[in-house]
Amino acid sequence: MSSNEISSLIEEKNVLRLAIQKSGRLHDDSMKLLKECGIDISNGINKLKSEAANFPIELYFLRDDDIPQYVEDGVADIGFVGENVVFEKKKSVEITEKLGFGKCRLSFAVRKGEEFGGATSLQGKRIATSYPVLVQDYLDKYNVKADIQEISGSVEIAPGIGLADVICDLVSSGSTLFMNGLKEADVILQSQAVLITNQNITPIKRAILESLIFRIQAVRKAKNNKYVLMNAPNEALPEIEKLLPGMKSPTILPLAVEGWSSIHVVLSETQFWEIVQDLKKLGAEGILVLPIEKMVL
Ligand SMILES: Nc1ncnc2c1ncn2[C@@H]1O[C@H](COP(=O)(O)OP(=O)(O)OP(=O)(O)O)[C@@H](O)[C@H]1O
Ligand SMILES: O=P(O)(O)OC[C@H]1O[C@H](OP(=O)(O)OP(=O)(O)O)[C@H](O)[C@@H]1O
Ligand SMILES: [Mg+2]
Repeated sequence: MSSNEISSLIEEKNVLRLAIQKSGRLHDDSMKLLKECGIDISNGINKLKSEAANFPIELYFLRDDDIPQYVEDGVADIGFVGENVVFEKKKSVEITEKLGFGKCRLSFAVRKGEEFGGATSLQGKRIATSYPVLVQDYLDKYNVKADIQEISGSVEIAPGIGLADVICDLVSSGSTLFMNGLKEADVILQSQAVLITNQNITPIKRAILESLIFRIQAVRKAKNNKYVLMNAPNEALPEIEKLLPGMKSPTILPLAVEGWSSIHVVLSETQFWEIVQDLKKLGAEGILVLPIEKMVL
């Protein structure tokens, strides 16, 4: 989308309405991603709505549980929300893009001293959770009947106060379970934040969305890759080149010192660690690793 098209859409107020979490685990990462996409949003304290100055997008700040409903109804065109909420709410929305933050899992947990004997051991148990639909789906899959106690927060306290025998809640580091004398027993869903879309958005809004996704993908690709520079003696170049994937091929430039070259290459973090010792063995030195801000392939 050209800058002229962007300006006229903003002027006509033909904007994509994006719902994000007002406050909580996903708020800061959602705002950060938009900023990294070059979208300039002034978020006044306690404002429930905000417009971008340089991109045809408007933000609604909402409770995360409400976002799938708003997107299904078309009150918002798109939303950033956890997959856990999308699957729990079962609304008719399209999951358009994974966003790479808000990574967690929905797991059963039991008291530290207890053994978890699999799905069938839940028969007749009281299970506290904020995800009754996903827990019921799991129980149905194994033909198990249990008593689901729906609570909206502080689920980990339930076994300690005699409200439930087992819980099913979100886990990331596991420290909340640990602090409440519980241990993770079985993972039923892996989750991260996703971009969801209303199924009937107009072609103009679809074009704005594609432009947004293009930016999100450029930011995410860049995060997974590093720009690596190193110096190496020329006789080692053929062997070093074999180790390096690069975007097309590595860039090799002569150094001012006779017989030496500077090598520039884009590598994923994993690739870097896999080959760095071999690079050193082949004579590479002065290896620098730099972050990449955006990457368009
Ligand atoms: N420990 C965690 N680590 C990473 N992501 C998490 C974690 N806990 C939750 N999330 C993700 O962040 C989302 C929002 O979590 P949060 O705890 O802020 O929700 P909430 O209390 O329901 O907020 P709201 O007030 O908007 O209803 C979750 O639905 C999940 O996708
Ligand atoms: O495994 P951990 O890293 O400890 O994270 C898990 C906790 O994070 C979430 O709650 P959050 O802290 O967002 O607070 P909330 O219960 O108020 O939503 C979730 O509901 C767990 O309680
Ligand atoms: Mg919520």
